Order: sequence, then C-alpha cells, then structure tokens
Amino acid sequence: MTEHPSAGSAASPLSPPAPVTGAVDLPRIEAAVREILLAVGEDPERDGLRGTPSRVARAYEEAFQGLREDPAELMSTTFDIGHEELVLVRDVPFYSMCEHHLVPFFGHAHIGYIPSPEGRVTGLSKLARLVDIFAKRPQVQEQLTTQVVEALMEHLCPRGAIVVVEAEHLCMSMRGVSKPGARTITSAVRGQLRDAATRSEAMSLMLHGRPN
Ligand SMILES: Nc1nc2c(ncn2[C@@H]2O[C@H](COP(=O)(O)OP(=O)(O)OP(=O)(O)O)[C@@H](O)[C@H]2O)c(=O)[nH]1
Ligand SMILES: [Zn+2]
Repeated sequence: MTEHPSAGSAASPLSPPAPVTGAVDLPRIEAAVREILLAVGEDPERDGLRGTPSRVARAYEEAFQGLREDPAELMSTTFDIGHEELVLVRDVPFYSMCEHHLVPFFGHAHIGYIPSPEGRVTGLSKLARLVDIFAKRPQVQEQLTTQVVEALMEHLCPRGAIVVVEAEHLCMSMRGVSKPGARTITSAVRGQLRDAATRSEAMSLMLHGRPN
C-alpha cells in the first residue's frame, strides 16, 4: 500500500502541494467502503450494494482528480492581446469535497483579473478549469478561494486578481447544524484590485444582476 506522497508536507494555503503522481488506489478505496458498509450494519454482498465499493472508488477518483493536475501546466497557454483592463468570468459552477466531513460543498466561483502591462491573458476556459483543479480535492472554501487567486498571480503575473466563491456546504445542510440554504461567501483580492474603487466595480459585476 502506498501513502499519500505529500503527506506530512507543510500545507500552506499559499503554496498548494505539488501534483500527486501515480494513479488513485482504487482497490484500497473499495476495501474501505466495504468496511464502512459493514460498520454501519449493512450487508455489502446484498444485491443493491455489491457494486457500490467500486462505484464509490471511481466517484472518488473523479472527485479528487484535481490532486493530480498541475495549475502551472494549465496556465502555460497565454496570449498577448494588449487588453489591460478587467477580465471577469462569473458564475462558474463547481463541486468540491469538504475536507472535514468528506461531503460536498458546491456553488459558484467568480474570477477576475487585470492583465499585466503587456496584456498577457489566458483562455477564459482556463479560469474555469483552474477552479476545478483546486475544487476537486479535499478542501475548505477559504483555501479554495486563496489557491485560485494565488495561482492567477503566480502564473499570469496580472496587476491584480479577485476571486469570490459562494457555496452551500452539505455538512451544514444535511447533518450537524442542519441549515439548508445557508450560503458562505469568501473572497480573496490581490494587487490593484485591492484599491477600493476597482474592487467595488469588480464585486458589483460579480454579484449583481445575476440570473437566479
Ligand atoms: N471555515 C470553514 N469551516 C468549514 C468548511 N467546511 C466545513 N466547515 C466547518 O468545519 C467545522 C468542523 O467542526 P468540528 O466541531 O470539528 O466538527 P463537527 O463536530 O462535525 O461540527 P458540526 O458541523 O458543527 O457538527 C464545522 O463547523 C463545519 O461547519 C469550510 O470550507 N470552511
Ligand atoms: Zn464539512
């Protein structure tokens, strides 16, 4: 059995661990799921559950695929189009897994940046993919928000960047405090977007006039 390659490394939100190498250990997940089913008093051999351990293993492989993806590689395609003002992609849906309970939290991310003076921009889809790279990991919302903004700063060198994440956490909805509908909003702002007027313009573009 292999241990997590980055286990024990200092997990600073500002420097996400390097991508994990090697495939997900599907048989290990299957064995663990079987144990969970037994522990709650179920029969993993009954008809409806027989395929469940392998289904869960494949579902986890997908849910955590961001651990094996490299933001540097994703952001390596840039264009110089001389646009020096705000670029903003709003309402990017995402699904992540709360690292405390391993249940989903999900919602929308809004990502904006002011390109570098050379006008270096990336493809719009890459911004959405960047959210997925960090969402598809065991995660907390604040860290997801910070990791996306830090990756933008590191790989695009923009004059400023802003990321706002709005999410519902199933660990707060379906269990525990049981508050369905409660939404958590986090933001991370860097560079020129910290300036009050610029930040407020970006925030209002992100959060107002959206279809509900
Ligand atoms: N800051 C932050 N907290 C989170 C996030 N996701 C879940 N949590 C919280 O993590 C906390 C874990 O608290 P614990 O007391 O260790 O666990 P618990 O007994 O299951 O807590 P309850 O959820 O209150 O039942 C809870 O308050 C969750 O609401 C997140 O993305 N960010
Ligand atoms: Zn949780």
